[in-house]
Amino acid sequence: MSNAHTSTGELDLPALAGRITRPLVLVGLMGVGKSTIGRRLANALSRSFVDADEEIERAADRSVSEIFEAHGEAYFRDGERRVIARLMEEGYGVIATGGGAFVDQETRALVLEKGLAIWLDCDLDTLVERTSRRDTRPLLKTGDPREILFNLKEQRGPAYSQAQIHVVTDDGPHEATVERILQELDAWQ
Ligand SMILES: Nc1ncnc2c1ncn2[C@@H]1O[C@H](COP(=O)(O)OP(=O)(O)OP(=O)(O)O)[C@@H](O)[C@H]1O
Ligand SMILES: O=C(O)C1=C[C@@H](O)[C@@H](O)[C@H](O)C1
Ligand SMILES: [Mg+2]
Repeated sequence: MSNAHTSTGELDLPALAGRITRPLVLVGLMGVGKSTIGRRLANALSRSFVDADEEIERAADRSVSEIFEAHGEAYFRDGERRVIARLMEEGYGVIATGGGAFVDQETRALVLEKGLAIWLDCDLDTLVERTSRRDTRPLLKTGDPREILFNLKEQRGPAYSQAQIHVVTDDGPHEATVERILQELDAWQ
């Protein structure tokens, strides 16, 4: 995707990208759009992108579901903490985390110190609808997805709210969310 797909109004994207010296780290609940928006945000800023869930899968040579099934959530969280620490060192422009990563105290402290955390947030109905499209999220297979997402939203809100930037997404196109993030970054940097 080229910058032409993002209607950035008055924004000078190369200048904005030049001012951003830390990795941009997308945090928030499952289905909020960290992976899909993160990729587009990196494109808009001509920066590199990495998805932490994909990196964990690559390192373990197993899917997230398989890791949960074979070793349990605590084992997954250990790997996730290590992988994100490595990605923070490797100079990526934009990092999409898994939904639980920023809840870990150590990961959160590292991201807040060395990166710029962007909390993507949206309403429960939208999350339920978006996460119903794929069967790849082990935490949603243990009961009613709406109830699980509702509880996670409550539990994780205090952690997510520590992100430096908060953007609420809606049903509009991905590009509209990217543009909102760019506007917030411009105001922040
Ligand atoms: N702003 C948006 N508008 C419309 N659809 C969206 C938007 N953001 C995400 N989606 C859709 O929602 C689904 C989930 O998005 P995505 O995989 O990016 O979420 P995620 O936050 O990375 O989730 P996870 O934490 O499970 O990795 C995808 O089908 C994606 O296209
Ligand atoms: O919210 C979570 O805890 C998770 C979100 C996904 O991105 C994966 O990291 C995994 O399914 C766990
Ligand atoms: Mg994702």
